[in-house]
Amino acid sequence: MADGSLVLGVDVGTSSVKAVLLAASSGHVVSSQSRDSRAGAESECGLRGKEQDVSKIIGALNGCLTALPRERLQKVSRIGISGQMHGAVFWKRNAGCHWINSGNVRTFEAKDVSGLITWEDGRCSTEFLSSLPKPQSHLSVATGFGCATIFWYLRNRSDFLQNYDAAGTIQDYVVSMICGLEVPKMSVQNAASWGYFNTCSKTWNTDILEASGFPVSLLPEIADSGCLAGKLSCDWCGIPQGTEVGVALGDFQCSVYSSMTEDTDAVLNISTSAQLTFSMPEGFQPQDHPSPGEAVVYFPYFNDRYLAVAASLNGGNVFASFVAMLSQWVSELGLDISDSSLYTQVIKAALSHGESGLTVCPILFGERHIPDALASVSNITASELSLGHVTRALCRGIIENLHTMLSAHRLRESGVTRLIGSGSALARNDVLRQEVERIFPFPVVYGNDVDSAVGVAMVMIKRR
Ligand SMILES: Nc1ncnc2c1ncn2[C@@H]1O[C@H](COP(=O)(O)OP(=O)(O)O)[C@@H](O)[C@H]1O
Ligand SMILES: O=C(CO)[C@@H](O)[C@H](O)[C@H](O)[C@H](O)COP(=O)(O)O
Repeated sequence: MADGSLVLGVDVGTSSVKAVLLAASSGHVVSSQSRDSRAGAESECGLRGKEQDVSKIIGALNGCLTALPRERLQKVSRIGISGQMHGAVFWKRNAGCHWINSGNVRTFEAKDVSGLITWEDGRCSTEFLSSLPKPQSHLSVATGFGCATIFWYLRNRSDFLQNYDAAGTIQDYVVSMICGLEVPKMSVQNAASWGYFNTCSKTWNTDILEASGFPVSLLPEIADSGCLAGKLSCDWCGIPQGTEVGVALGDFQCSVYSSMTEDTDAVLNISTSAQLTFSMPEGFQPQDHPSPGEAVVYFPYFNDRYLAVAASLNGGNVFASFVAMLSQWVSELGLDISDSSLYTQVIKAALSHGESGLTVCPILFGERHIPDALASVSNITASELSLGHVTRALCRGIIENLHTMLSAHRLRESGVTRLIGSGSALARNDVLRQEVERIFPFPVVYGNDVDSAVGVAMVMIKRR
């Protein structure tokens, strides 16, 4: 890469989009931007469905990019994009967006694209999932996984699928649009997150899927994580046409890439969801069949290595639900307090209560290994009903839940000696950090809050 050149990293998360510019020579962050996408949309499945409006996500992406210094964007020589895994969005080949020039800046807008059915979607019941063919993979299929979502449409709304001939995660969609790819490309990391993908042979379970009538033509082409997907088909927000673009990666692996420096590190990332992970030794190969009741699964990382991960569906989203509930109560009481002020105040209240006897099991959104389990509060006493007690207990519950999935004992047995905290829900919440330090007996160091965007840019710098 030329002297003075920069690499753009973008992370399309569940709650926000982040963009960073890294100096290719030093890997230092020279600019960054973040925008909440506020993209939640109504689903035809009611409350069980979880969909996002793609045009709002692209709006947040455009907001980030146009706020980065124009003269720096002109120096970008490579682009990496990561994002929320598992979800599926559908579009028509050679369509899916239109390019606009506004104030001399070229951006694209979503057009004729389905909603994004996210990893939080709950339309596939346990009964529905058990009616699906068994995958030839070490990874089980859960609700919210791309292939399960496509099966759901096939069996419940096959007319929906007839409108589209391309599909991918939201980050694959972005890469397809900016590179003008006719057939989307998907990394091994994102393909594994869709289900029915064998990470050893790096192929879809095409025979199994075809035998069940699955529209296999919707499955993207596979590329190794870290490879290029193509080049910018035209100038994008000032980044020159022809700039190399990496195949989209998983936000989880990219947050680990930006923060794990030693093989003996474990990484705890809390954003909308939460993951606690450590890397498996070189040469580790997962078994060839799923273990549905296991809380720790093995996700592909880079260079054929794997991460052991407790991927919890209950992270910052649980805290956000608590704040949303308070906000609703406040408004029902005829008052008006902004969400950001509620966040600040509840965190402050909990900081003045180091202890709480309340026990909160926070699994509002279930967990993949126990999909039908519900959240609960127990050990309630009249003396511990303050905002501070409840918030403290909630934060402790979120961290304890992760500990139940992957204990400090198991981490230590696996050679872990240090914990690295990342993700903006952790970065912005002192109480969560205190609970991490209380529950995990390791030295804890903290990364930054735009870790996946930094990680995907680092991957693009390191690739030859
Ligand atoms: N003002 C705030 N103070 C503390 N935490 C916040 C605040 N606003 C949002 N959060 C937390 O951050 C989470 C979203 O983190 P973010 O990194 O933006 O998500 P993602 O990477 O999934 O898009 C929310 O679920 C919430 O728990
Ligand atoms: O299961 C996993 C990883 O195995 C996931 O939860 C994962 O990292 C997903 O991308 C997320 O759920 C979405 O990420 P985020 O928006 O919470 O950062």
